[in-house]
Amino acid sequence: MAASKTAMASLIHYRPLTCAASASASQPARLVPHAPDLIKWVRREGGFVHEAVRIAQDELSGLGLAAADKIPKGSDLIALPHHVPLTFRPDGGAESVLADLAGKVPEELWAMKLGLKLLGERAKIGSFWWPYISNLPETYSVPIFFPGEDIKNLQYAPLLYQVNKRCRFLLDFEKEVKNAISDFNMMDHPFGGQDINASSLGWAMSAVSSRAFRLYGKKSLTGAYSDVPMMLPLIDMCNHSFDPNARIVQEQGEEQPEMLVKVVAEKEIGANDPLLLNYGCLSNDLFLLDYGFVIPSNRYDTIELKYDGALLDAASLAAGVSSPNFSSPAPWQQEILSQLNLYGDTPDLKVTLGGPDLVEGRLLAALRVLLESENESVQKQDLSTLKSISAEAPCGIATEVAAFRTIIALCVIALEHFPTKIMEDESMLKKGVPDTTKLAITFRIQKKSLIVDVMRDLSRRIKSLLSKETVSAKG
Ligand SMILES: C[S@@+](CC[C@H](N)C(=O)[O-])C[C@H]1O[C@@H](n2cnc3c(N)ncnc32)[C@H](O)[C@@H]1O
Repeated sequence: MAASKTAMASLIHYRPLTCAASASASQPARLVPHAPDLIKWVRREGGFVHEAVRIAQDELSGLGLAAADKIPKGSDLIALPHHVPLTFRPDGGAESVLADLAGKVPEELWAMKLGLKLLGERAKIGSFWWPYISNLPETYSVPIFFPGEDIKNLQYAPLLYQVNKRCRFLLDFEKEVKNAISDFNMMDHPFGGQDINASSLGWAMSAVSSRAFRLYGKKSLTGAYSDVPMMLPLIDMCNHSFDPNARIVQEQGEEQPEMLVKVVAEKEIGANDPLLLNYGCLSNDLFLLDYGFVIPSNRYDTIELKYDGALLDAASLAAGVSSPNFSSPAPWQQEILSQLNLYGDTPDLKVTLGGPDLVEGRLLAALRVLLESENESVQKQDLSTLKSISAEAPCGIATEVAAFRTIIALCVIALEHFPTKIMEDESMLKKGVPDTTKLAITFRIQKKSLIVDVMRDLSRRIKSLLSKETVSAKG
């Protein structure tokens, strides 16, 4: 009798953690079909929501917030009292096992740490955060949930590496979690006695990575604020834009040690405009991995290459540069490469093209130095000039043109590594494909377009340099 009572008590203390292991459609269902009204909940908890703020469906971005009326610049849009954000502060008991597990998560996957707390609250009947959690999407379109074929469809090795790393982590972590909670009885169980698997862990990690903000936490004794990941109910309904009309601010209250989190209108917001926050100046790799979407013509997107002497020699030769010596730099060139951390015992050989810099400064400096045969003309320049694309031809026009041509040849090689061409990708999209395939193809089109844009930009620069050379020769 006592045993069956315990079982019954525990059964009504958890909610099922089942979750879809496949990527969602562009409008994923919420955990509960008719979840509580989040705006009312925030107000009931003592928070503030501007009277014109509404939850609205957006065709491209799922649910979002919008203004029902014009809102003046500087207005408070939402303010959350301290107890509303979901953070992870283990309070002993079942949470100490979560804290131990969180300690095993690598820092770069910080979302999994808060994800453990989220999963525990999701399982708990009567969780304070249930009105918020029940409004979360049931599935996420991040690549860890893509079918294997669509992971391959990404066609971009650095992202494939990250996706595989996350999948492997989740499979290993599933074992760690199962092991850590195997001895708990139903009443103390951190997940209400439910089985935890890679899929439920992936749901929690994606919910956090796509919605949490890293904000100031409590003030420490030294006066510094800790950096705390938080899930911000309602605020996290704002979708992303690089041209946002709202921003998060934190205010130190008089009596409270913790900061108040607010969203403020950064400009005047028109009636029916969506409320948009900037999630960060991120590459499409991070937008896809953490948020499950890709931004077309993202000015912060980059392509990663490996700095490799043999590859650079091949690219240079293909670009018509005579006898390049990337594979065998002279001692003075080795010295500069070491300063760029491209040479030595533990070099960092990952370099990027694209983004605001167009060519990563370390790569540009290396090319300028290695394509210049005279030590003296390089020594006149400091490292920051050598790394800057806006410093025009610091080693002379011939070297600059050779450097840009080498990068263009590198771009051609990088494009050849993709198994399909942009036109083929576009015609696949036109045929109509599943959502995950569409995302993967859109991602790779963007990477290829970025490379083409870099080539165009560098070609323009070469033209301009050569025309200057002609003018000075004539003069
Ligand atoms: C913080 S939540 C915003 C609320 C979310 N739209 C929802 O339905 O709950 C972030 C998620 O919104 C979607 N999203 C936000 N901004 C987007 C954008 N600019 N384009 C496409 N999807 C976006 C992505 O699915 C992302 O993972």
